[in-house]
Amino acid sequence: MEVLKVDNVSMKFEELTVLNHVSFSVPKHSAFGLIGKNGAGKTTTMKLIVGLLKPTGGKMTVCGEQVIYGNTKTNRLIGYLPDVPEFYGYLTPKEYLKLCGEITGLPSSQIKKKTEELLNLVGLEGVNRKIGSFSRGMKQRLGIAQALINEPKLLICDEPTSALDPMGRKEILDILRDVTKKTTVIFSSHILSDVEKVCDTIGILNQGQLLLQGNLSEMKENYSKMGVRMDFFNAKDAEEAEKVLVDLPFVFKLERLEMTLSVQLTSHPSNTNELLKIVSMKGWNLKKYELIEPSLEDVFLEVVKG
Ligand SMILES: Nc1ncnc2c1ncn2[C@@H]1O[C@H](COP(=O)(O)OP(=O)(O)OP(=O)(O)O)[C@@H](O)[C@H]1O
Repeated sequence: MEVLKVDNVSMKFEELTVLNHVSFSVPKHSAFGLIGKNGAGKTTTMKLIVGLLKPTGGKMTVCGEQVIYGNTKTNRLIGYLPDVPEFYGYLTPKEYLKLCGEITGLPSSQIKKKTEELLNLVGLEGVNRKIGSFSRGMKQRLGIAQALINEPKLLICDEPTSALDPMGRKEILDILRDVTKKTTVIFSSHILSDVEKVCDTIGILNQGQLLLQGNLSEMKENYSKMGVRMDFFNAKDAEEAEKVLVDLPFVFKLERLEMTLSVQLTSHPSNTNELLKIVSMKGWNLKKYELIEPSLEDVFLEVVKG
């Protein structure tokens, strides 16, 4: 079943077309990464999903119910985590979640239980300080708890890690990975390594269009190349290897920087073995032989350039 369906949606701000007939869907229990350059339309898409903007064309549904601009009925099914969540700084996390539970209409018998469960999930159990004294990472963790208080069918995370340092980012990504086991997530970001850590399906937005949508592993197979990096002990061996390897049919691209050779292989999985056979047959003395897995960034660059 589809939790979110974006059907032929267009969005214009006066003369600027931000989304041009964009369609995609997010099935239940998947984690969908919406990626694109700055200004590609990611936040606009998120705002359309929560009914804060009116599309110029097309429609969106959440769990089969149509999103209506200005009418927040479908928002009862949605949790929202922005890049920098705002709180009442004079409340403690427990007080804040209690308030959110009350606003959401959660029965008071459930609020206490839910609050404890969520504070545990985000590692803020036992923290009784006021939110005003929290670090950005702690605020973002509380933001996740707040977004989950109404047990949403869809959790929208709009650039949730962009304001955090590497430690804070890791904490948030670990929690979000956990959350994807229980609810459907849509995660927008231009930090592709973060998206890759959480999402199993990806949509690539570029110049108003969704260039590609699908399973991340399949995309990597189809749109990027496996690589090998070889560090030699001396430049002579590296030069010889360059000459031998450059014309092989399964070598797609080869670059040498002094004693290091970077080789991109054509797609077939057995190519790494073929390369290894040649390396051992030649008896080259290698300091390091490393397989480089294709990344979401490789896929993105390949798709956007095409
Ligand atoms: N209310 C608005 N009025 C006019 N133009 C807007 C409005 N909101 C967004 N835009 C423009 O729409 C384009 C897409 O913006 P959006 O914020 O959706 O991009 P984004 O992909 O989220 O970018 P970023 O990664 O930088 O956050 C940008 O050119 C932006 O300037």
